[in-house]
Amino acid sequence: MLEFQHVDAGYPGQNRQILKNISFRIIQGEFITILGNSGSGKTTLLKLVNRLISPAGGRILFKGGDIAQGTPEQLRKNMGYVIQQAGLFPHMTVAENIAVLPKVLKWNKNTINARVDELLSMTKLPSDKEFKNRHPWQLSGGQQQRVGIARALCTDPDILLMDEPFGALDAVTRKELQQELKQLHHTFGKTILFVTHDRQEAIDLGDRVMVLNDGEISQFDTPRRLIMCPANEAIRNLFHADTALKKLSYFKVSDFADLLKEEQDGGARSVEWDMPMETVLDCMLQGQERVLVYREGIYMGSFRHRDLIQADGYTENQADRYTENQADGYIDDQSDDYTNNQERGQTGEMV
Ligand SMILES: Nc1ncnc2c1ncn2[C@@H]1O[C@H](COP(=O)(O)OP(=O)(O)OP(=O)(O)O)[C@@H](O)[C@H]1O
Repeated sequence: MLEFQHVDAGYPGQNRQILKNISFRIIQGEFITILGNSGSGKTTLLKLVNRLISPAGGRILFKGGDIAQGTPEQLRKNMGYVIQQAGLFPHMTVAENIAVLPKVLKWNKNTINARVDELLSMTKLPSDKEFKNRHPWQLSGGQQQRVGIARALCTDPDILLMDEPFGALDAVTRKELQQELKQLHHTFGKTILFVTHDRQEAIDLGDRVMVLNDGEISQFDTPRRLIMCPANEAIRNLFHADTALKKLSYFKVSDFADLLKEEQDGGARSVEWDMPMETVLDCMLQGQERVLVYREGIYMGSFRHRDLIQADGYTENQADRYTENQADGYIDDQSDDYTNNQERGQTGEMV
């Protein structure tokens, strides 16, 4: 879906490079979070994708074609863009804000109205006339952000670029919108690039997390590998991944799906797929040798104590493989495995 090949970038009038030799590849349907300190180049990277700025060196491919060919407008039809505080036009109503791009593209009125209604319902907003006629200042922060997402989805783009979309929201609304975005991603399978400062948000949402540091990628990996096999001391510290127990607190049961065994009998305690992994450990600390896992009432398998103990060592063993991939700057073989995992409905280890 998207590939950076040795991309450098800076801003006019500045002689320093903001992004240096960035290479990566993202496959269709992946949810990628981009995590890094202020000034590390996260926004710059997003702006390169939709041609708000151009690379100083290297190439960017979108669906196999160089984005430098064709016009930026053609490209942006296929890329929804959501920014912090939604960036809604203050003088336009909710409906007008959502329909900006379809109007430019000269869709007919009925099609636009139907699409606006569809998107309001998709983003869990009211679709009555009164709401559609409100202006952004008459909406809560969460509602504004929902309208921003609806606008970005309006032309059914292949990829969503989201720059700290939930950064200005209170913790409760933020969690709610994170859940809904995950659900939207699950339902519609869009490729998403999501910039955040917040490491918990990065690992909760991302299939893979790109950690940027001073314009370079320090690690681009699944949340699990980022925590279990940090590429350097800074990333280890970022996730405070010093004890096995602390590491597990970052995960859900589903993140360990690949360790589930099929045996049915023997486990008296059961947990749900979406529960924190710590729940499984709690059961085991209370003497449970095996814990059964259910997903919406369907039996998924069970964890055995010794498999979990081995999990830590298992991921450590993959560190060498990871280092080789980093040296290439690509993740080709992982992408294939990732796709296989997706097909099997697994979210666990990719290698
Ligand atoms: N239009 C611009 N002109 C010149 N320099 C810029 C411009 N925009 C950003 N920069 C510089 O580029 C660097 C990276 O900025 P960028 O906005 O990509 O970082 P970021 O990681 O998104 O930061 P934040 O999390 O604070 O938004 C910073 O040093 C910033 O000062």
